[in-house]
Amino acid sequence: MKAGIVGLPNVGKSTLFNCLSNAKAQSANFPFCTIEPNIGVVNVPDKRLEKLEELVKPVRVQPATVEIVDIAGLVKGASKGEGLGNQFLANIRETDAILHVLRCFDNDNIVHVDGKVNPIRDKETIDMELQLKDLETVDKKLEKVKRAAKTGNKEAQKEEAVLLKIKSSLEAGISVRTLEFDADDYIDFVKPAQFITDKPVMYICNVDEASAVTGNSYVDLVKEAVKDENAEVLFLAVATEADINELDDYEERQMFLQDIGLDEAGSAKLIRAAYKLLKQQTYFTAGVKEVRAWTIDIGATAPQAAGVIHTDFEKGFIRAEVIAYNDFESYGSEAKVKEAGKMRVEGKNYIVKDGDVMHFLFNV
Ligand SMILES: Nc1ncnc2c1ncn2[C@@H]1O[C@H](COP(=O)(O)OP(=O)(O)OP(=O)(O)O)[C@@H](O)[C@H]1O
Ligand SMILES: [Mg+2]
Repeated sequence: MKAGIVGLPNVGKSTLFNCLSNAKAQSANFPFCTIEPNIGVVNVPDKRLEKLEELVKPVRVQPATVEIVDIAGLVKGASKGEGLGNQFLANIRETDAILHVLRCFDNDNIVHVDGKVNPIRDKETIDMELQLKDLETVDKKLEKVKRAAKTGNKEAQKEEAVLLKIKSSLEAGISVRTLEFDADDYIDFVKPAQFITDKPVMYICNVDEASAVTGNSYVDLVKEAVKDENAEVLFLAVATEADINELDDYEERQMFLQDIGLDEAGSAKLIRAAYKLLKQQTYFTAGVKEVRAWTIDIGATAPQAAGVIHTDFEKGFIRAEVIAYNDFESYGSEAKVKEAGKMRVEGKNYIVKDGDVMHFLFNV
C-alpha cells in the first residue's frame, strides 16, 4: 500500500517527501524539478511500540512502515499531455491514496506556476485534471459495455447505468470518491476501474514557519472549501520540518521543534494520518527477540493477520492468544496479564483490533 504526494509544480512536494523519509529527493525552486517518482519506505511513529520496547526489552524493534511516493507536479492540461502530464497521471494511478499538497505560504522568491498563491484555485486545477483523466477511463469503458447493453445483457446494462452516473458527475466536476453506490455495484464496476478520483485523499497545507502551530488564513480557506469532502486537512511548515529532519540527533530535532512551538513533528502526525487513509492498522508481536508492529487491513481476521508474518501461519492457523494493548500496558508483562485472566484465546473468525498484542498457534 502506498500514498502518493500530488500537487502543482513547485509547491513543496519533494520537500515534504524529505520531511517524511530518509531517502532524499531533489527539491529546488523551479517547476518540474521532479520527473521520476521518488519512493520512500517510512516508519510509522507509534508511542505504543516505544512502550512495549520499554516493557519487554527485546533485542530488536521493528515499526510498521508505509510507502510514500513523491510524484512530479501536474499542471493545467496534464490530462491532455501538457507538461509530461500523462506519465505523471499513470504514477498517481499506481498509488492507493493521495496526499494533495497545497501551497499556503507567501514568498515572492518561490515561483508559483499560476502566478499567485491561491490554494483553492490550485486544488481545483488538480482535481480537474484528475477528473478529466477519469473521464477518459469511463468513456473507454462505456464504449465497451454499450454494445452488450444494447443486446439486452442485464449485467452490461447495470454497468452502463453506473458508468453513466460517474460520467455525468465527472463532467460536473465531482470526484468519484464522493458518489454513493450500491455496495455490489461498487465492487463489480467501480472498484475494478481504479478511478484516480476514487482514491482516498488528504490535503496538506504547506505553511510558513510562523504558521506551524496555528495555521493561517489560507488553511482556513482550504478547510472551508473541502468541508463536504469528508477529507482530513493537515497543515505543516514543510520547509522548516525538512531542515529539522536533516539533523541526525533526536534531541536536537526535538529542540528545534520546540523552538517553533511543536512538541511533535507535523510529519509524524502526517504519517499516521496517511496510514489511516490507506485503511491500515497495526497489531503487535512482543517477544524477547523482537517487538514488532505488523500492518494489516482494517477488518482483517486473525488468520489473515497471521498470514502477514508467514503464509504458513495463515494456512495452518489454529488459534491466537490475544492481549489488548491497554491491558499489556497496565499489567506490564504477558505473565501478569495471564495471571489476571486478561489473555483471550480467539479463533478463525476473530476480527483483529488495532493494538492487539498477538501470538499465533498453527500447524505446518
Ligand atoms: N513552506 C515553505 N516556505 C518556503 N519555501 C518553501 C516551502 N516549502 C517548499 N519551499 C521551497 O519551494 C521550492 C520548491 O519545492 P519542491 O522542490 O519541494 O517542490 P515540488 O512540489 O517537489 O516541485 P516539482 O513539482 O517541480 O518537483 C524549494 O525551493 C523549497 O525549498
Ligand atoms: Mg518535486
